[in-house]
Amino acid sequence: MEFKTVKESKIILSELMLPSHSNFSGKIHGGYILSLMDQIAFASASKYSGFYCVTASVDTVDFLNPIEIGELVTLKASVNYVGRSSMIVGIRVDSENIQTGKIKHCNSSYFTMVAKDNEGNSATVPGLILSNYEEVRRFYNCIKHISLKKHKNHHEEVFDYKSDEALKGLEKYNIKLEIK
Ligand SMILES: CC(=O)SCCNC(=O)CCNC(=O)[C@H](O)C(C)(C)COP(=O)(O)OP(=O)(O)OC[C@H]1O[C@@H](n2cnc3c(N)ncnc32)[C@H](O)[C@@H]1OP(=O)(O)O
Repeated sequence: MEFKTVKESKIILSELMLPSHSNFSGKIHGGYILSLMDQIAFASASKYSGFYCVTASVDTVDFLNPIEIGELVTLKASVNYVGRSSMIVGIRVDSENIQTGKIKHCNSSYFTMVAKDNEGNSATVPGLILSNYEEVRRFYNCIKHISLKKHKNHHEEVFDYKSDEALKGLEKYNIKLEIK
């Protein structure tokens, strides 16, 4: 079986934010940043696996700081976890004010990518060589994340949202129940 290092999956992408990337309030559109994140996740997973990949899922993306027009946005990505055909790519986005040199952390997220062969079937990816404790920490976090996601999906399947108890539990929220 083939193995590859995390280093072989690393990609860095820098782009200057143009007025055409902004929203109505003059800040950079979140959707544009998501699109760049999807691109770098694809590049990292495809470079690592040697197959074209598809995005299977995107973890929570919290926009920590707004990005201004004229700032230099840098995305860094690497494969943190591999299964049989899936890879979890960790992405960090920073923006830099070119005049002051001040760097802001804008968001970090995790994209699950699945390798596909020429027939469109999921393809086996190389195993991952963990070369330092930081890589071990990231791999463990992914295992934890996968297990929490399974637990959450199971809870959603078995939870009776129509029960009296569930409906009563909504009383403290900013809603009015008008179920017909
Ligand atoms: C709608 C869009 O255009 S989204 C943007 C682009 N993305 C796409 O087009 C992808 C559309 N989705 C798909 O093609 C399929 O649902 C796939 C490839 C993601 C999964 O297909 P499946 O038939 O479920 O594949 P399969 O059961 O073989 O699973 C393949 C791997 O994906 C993983 N996987 C599947 N769905 C998910 C998910 N939602 N989240 C995380 N991992 C997933 C599986 O755990 C498995 O991992 P492993 O091989 O490492 O054990």
